[in-house]
Amino acid sequence: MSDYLSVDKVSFGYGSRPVLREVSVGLTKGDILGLIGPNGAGKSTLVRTVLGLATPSSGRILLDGHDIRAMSPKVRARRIAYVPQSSPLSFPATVFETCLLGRTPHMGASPSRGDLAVVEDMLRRLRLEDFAFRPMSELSGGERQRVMLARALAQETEVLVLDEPTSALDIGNQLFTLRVVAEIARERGVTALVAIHDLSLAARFSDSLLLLDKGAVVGHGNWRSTLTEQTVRDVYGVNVEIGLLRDIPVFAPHELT
Ligand SMILES: Nc1ncnc2c1ncn2[C@@H]1O[C@H](COP(=O)(O)OP(=O)(O)OP(=O)(O)O)[C@@H](O)[C@H]1O
Repeated sequence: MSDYLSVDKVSFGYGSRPVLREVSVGLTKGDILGLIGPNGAGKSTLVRTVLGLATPSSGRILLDGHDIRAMSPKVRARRIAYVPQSSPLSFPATVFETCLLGRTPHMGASPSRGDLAVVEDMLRRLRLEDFAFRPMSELSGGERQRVMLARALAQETEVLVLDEPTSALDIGNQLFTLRVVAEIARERGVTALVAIHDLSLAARFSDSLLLLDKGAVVGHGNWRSTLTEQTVRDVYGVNVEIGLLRDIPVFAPHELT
């Protein structure tokens, strides 16, 4: 199958310091790609280039064969939704109003019944309906993170880009939230790029993994081939034991190298 989202030899630098070095990866429609690598490896920077927020010094990003830089911000927002690592509150809003912002690229002057129904559905799906009329400023960090995901899902895009979507969540909500993302990817053929530090969750919920180190791809494929004890030691500087518990990949770091 041909790639739906294609990162083609993308390089990027801040000043003279290279941060991405000829990164290439392709995702077919409905794929979930887990983007992993140590702090500073370039994951968020790659995410920003995919969103068109950072312009590569060379290479390109193609969505369904079209260069994303040729798309207007509005068209991009209809096709790609993004949840950043953290989302500062910029103005007072309830949970419902925040999720409704996800409908902006589709909306006229005011929301239609359809827009309201999408938001209600997403809040229900993420078990946030009881929060609908709470102000965002009064939510916990994890609750806020789930709302930002609901907002991105309410955008109903073909591509979902999530930067550390579970960083503030407890273990139950990590599992629940990634299950919802995986269900939606499957149901609607949504292609997802998910930067994530938790190797067990990354291995469990991704169709394939892209391992970055110092801006370069050092592994790509299924979790077993990408995350060996050797590669984890080389890239993360930690000795790790990798096993399966109830068929779930488990990574136990036991000693720094
Ligand atoms: N605005 C900036 N100006 C200069 N350097 C930057 C800037 N933003 C990021 N960097 C550098 O680029 C490199 C890659 O950063 P990036 O945020 O992409 O890493 P990451 O893999 O997402 O890390 P983390 O896991 O810690 O979130 C780092 O060395 C970082 O210091």
